[in-house]
Amino acid sequence: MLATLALYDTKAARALDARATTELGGDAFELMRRAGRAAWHCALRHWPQAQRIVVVCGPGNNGGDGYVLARLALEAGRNVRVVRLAEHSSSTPAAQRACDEFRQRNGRIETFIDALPPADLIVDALFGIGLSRAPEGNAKALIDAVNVHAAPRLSLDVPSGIDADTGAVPGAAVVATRTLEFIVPKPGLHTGTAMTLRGRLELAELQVASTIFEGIEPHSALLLPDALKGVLRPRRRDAHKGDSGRVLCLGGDHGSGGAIVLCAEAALRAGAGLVDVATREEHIGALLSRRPEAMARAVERSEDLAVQLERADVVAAGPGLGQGVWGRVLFGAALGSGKALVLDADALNLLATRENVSLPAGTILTPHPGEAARLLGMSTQDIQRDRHGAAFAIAEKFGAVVVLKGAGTVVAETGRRAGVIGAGNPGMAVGGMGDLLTGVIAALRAQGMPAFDAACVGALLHASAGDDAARDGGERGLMPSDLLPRLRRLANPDALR
Ligand SMILES: NC(=O)C1=CN([C@@H]2O[C@H](COP(=O)(O)OP(=O)(O)OC[C@H]3O[C@@H](n4cnc5c(N)ncnc54)[C@H](O)[C@@H]3O)[C@@H](O)[C@H]2O)[C@H](O)CC1
Ligand SMILES: [K+]
Repeated sequence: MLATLALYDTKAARALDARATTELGGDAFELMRRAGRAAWHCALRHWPQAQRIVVVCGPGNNGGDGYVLARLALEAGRNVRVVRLAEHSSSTPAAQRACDEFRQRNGRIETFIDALPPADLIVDALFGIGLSRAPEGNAKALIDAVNVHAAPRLSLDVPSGIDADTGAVPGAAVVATRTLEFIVPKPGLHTGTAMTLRGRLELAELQVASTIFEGIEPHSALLLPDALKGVLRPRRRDAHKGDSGRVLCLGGDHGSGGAIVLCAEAALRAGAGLVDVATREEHIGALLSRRPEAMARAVERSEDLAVQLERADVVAAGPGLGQGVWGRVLFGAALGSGKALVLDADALNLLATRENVSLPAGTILTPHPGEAARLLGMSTQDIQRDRHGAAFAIAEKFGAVVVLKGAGTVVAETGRRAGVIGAGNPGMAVGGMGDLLTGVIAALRAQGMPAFDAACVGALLHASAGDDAARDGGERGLMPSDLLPRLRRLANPDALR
C-alpha cells in the first residue's frame, strides 16, 4: 500500500459539501463560516502584522468565504476593504448572508473600477471551484490588478482563474503567495502551471464528519514521501543478484553517450541486480571507466543485441537513442523482443511515428509534455491544459502505463486512479534528468514491482532525490548526476536516520 492523499474533483467536492451541510442540520452557512474562519486564522498565522487587508470577492460562495474573513478581520480591529466584482448582489443565499453580516459591522464594500487600494495583504475570494469560463472584462482586470499589487496574496480554495479539476488556466489567474484549500485537495492544483500559481499550499478540513466520504470516489492520489517507506523494504538476507533483476539500457547514438550512462547508473543506484548497456562503440570506454559495474556492449545492428535482449528482464530504451537508422532498427528489435519495456525520449518519438503498434503488457512510457503531444498528435499546450486527460489518453491509445513528466508528474493506467507526484522542483528541468528516471523505473520493475507501482515509486524516488539535492545546494545548477548517491539513500528508507 502506498501512502497517499486523496484528491477530489469538483463534482465530488460538491457532493461532499452537500453531505457535510446535511450533517450540519442543513445549514449551508455553517461550512462557509468555518471556511472563512479557517482562512482568517491562516492569514493571522502567516501575516500577523497585516493591518490593511483588501478582500476581493466574487459573486458565489467563494466570495462568501471572503466576506466571512472580512468580518472577522474587521472585528479584530484591522482596516478592511472589500472590493467586489460587480454591483449586483451575491448569487447564493449563504454568500448573501456573509455579505450582510459584514455590512452590519459597518464593513466597507466597493465595486472594482480599475485599481486596488493600498494593502498589506490581499485575500483572493473571486472564484473557487465554480469557475465556469475564462475571466474576461472586469474579472480579468481585477485579477490583473491583484497580480500587479505589491502585497502578498492569500487565495481561498483555488487561485481564481484556475480550473480546479484540470489545472487549466483558460485566461487570467491570480498568482497566489499561498492557497488555503477547503475540505479536500483538488487535482488541478497539484499538476502543471497551477503548481506555480498556487504558491504554498495548505488544507483546512473544516472538521467535517469522516462518514461523508463514504462511497465518494477520489479523482486521483497524491503520493506522499512516506510512500517510499512502505514499499522499498529491506532485502532478504539471502538475496542474490538474480533476485534483483537484469536491466538492459539501450541508447546513446553518436554524440549522446551521456544519456545512456546516466540511465545505467541510475538503474544500478535504484537497485537493479545486473545492468547491461547496448550503445555505440565510442561510448564504451567512458562508460566502463565511470561505472565498471555496467556490462557494456557495442551494437551496430539488431543481431548484436540478441544476447543482451534475451537475458534482460526489463529493457530501458530511448535515452540518446536518436531517430536515425541505428536507433530505429534497435528500437524495432526491443519492441519485438516481448520483454517488459520502459520507453523514453527518442523511443517515444519513434513510437509516435509507428502505426498500429502493440506494446507488451506492462510497458511504461515516460513522456514529457512535448513527447506526449507527439504521441497524441496535438500541441504541448493541449497536453498542459489537461495533464490527467492527456496521460489517460496515451495510456488508452498504447495500452501502457504512462508517466507524464513535468511539475506534478501524473502516472496513469486505464481503469485505475492516477498517481500524482508532488515532490520535485524546477532545478530538475535540465537535460539528463529524464534519463535517470528511465533507469530508476526500469530497476524497480526488474526487482519485481508491477508496472504501475514501479512507475509511481520510481517517479517519487527520482523527485525526492531532486528535492534532497536542491536542499543541499539550491535549484539552479543542479545536475542529474548530483541525484545518483541520493537515489541510493532514498531507495533504502529503513536505513535512513
Ligand atoms: N466545496 C465546499 O465544500 C465548500 C465550498 N465553499 C466555497 O464555495 C466555493 C464554490 O462556490 P460556488 O458558488 O459554487 O462557485 P464560485 O464562488 O467559485 O464561483 C461561482 C460564481 O462565479 C461566477 N463565475 C464563474 N466563472 C466566472 C468568470 N470567468 N467570470 C465571471 N464570473 C464567473 C459564476 O457565475 C458564479 O456566480 C468553493 O470554492 C469554496 O470557496 C464553502 O464556502 C465552504 C465549503
Ligand atoms: K479564490
